[in-house]
Amino acid sequence: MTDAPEALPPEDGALPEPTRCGFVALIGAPNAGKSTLINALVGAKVSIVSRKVQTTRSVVRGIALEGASQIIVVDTPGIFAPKRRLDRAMVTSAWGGAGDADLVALLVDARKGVDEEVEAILEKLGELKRPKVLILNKIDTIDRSRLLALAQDINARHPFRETFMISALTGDGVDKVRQSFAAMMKPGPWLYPEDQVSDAPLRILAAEITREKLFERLHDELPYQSTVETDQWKVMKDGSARVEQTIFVARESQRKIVLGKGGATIKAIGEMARKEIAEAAETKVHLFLFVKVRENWADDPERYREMGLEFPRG
Ligand SMILES: Nc1nc2c(ncn2[C@@H]2O[C@H](COP(=O)(O)OP(=O)(O)OP(=O)(O)O)[C@@H](O)[C@H]2O)c(=O)[nH]1
Repeated sequence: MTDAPEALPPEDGALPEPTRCGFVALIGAPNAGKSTLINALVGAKVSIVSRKVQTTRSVVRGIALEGASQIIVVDTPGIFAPKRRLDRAMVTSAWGGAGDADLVALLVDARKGVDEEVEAILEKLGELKRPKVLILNKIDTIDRSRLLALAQDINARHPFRETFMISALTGDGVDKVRQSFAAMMKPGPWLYPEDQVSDAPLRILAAEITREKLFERLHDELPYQSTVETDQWKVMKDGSARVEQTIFVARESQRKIVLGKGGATIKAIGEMARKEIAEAAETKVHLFLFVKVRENWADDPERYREMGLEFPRG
């Protein structure tokens, strides 16, 4: 009996490409298009896209694969002037995430150009000793001469290793960004096994979808600190998924709003979310939603740890 060697070199004699892996911190002012870009890079909907600013609640990681590279994108919450404790924690986390990353990508809305927010970020960028690239987004909205002038202006304020011009919305230029990111990752094993790449984001994605439906339905009545967590994602014998999620609200009165009369509101939200989760997971989904009151969670250190945030003192 002859044992075949475990890994045969490819027929042409070339060695297989070594794997690469790393973190990219995507930073930018609210509404620059970070969520849209992450979705385009990853090829699945992992982050809420909203017209409202400051929708990103936790550091959601999108995992993009390109050739032998795994690119873990950290979607930093909008870097805005923090007032409340939770907002401050999110800003600290955004900058903290950028400091740890292998690559920092600044996303700028080309139509807006350098406004106060971008200026503040550019000033702070100098402190980050990481390779940095500039991505000018929404190029579908402005003409080329303005775009080139903007690229020059920003690079004069802070030199970037590379400048990309893209439309996250149409996908124009996104492949090139993914390829460049891939080449900038360090050689090394992938942090997420290939099968988990689809599973972990699915749980996050499912929670994001339900949260999106919740806010579409109850935007005026619910404070934005309500969260959704996926407690269970179980694949059943027939291939369908049993998904359990908890919606956390701050007060009993909000719980009643989410439930609605005779449970009508949560039923409608669940139905909409279930359809979209099933579409994303490409399988039949049974969705079970629970609503719980978690009082003052915005001041609870334990919650911050769960979200991977640092609890800000004072
Ligand atoms: N025209 C155009 N619109 C875009 C483009 N990319 C994003 N948008 C729009 O810009 C808005 C904000 O996009 P998001 O992806 O939610 O922005 P964000 O930076 O993640 O926002 P926060 O999570 O609030 O920080 C949405 O209405 C997007 O559809 C683009 O390339 N072109």
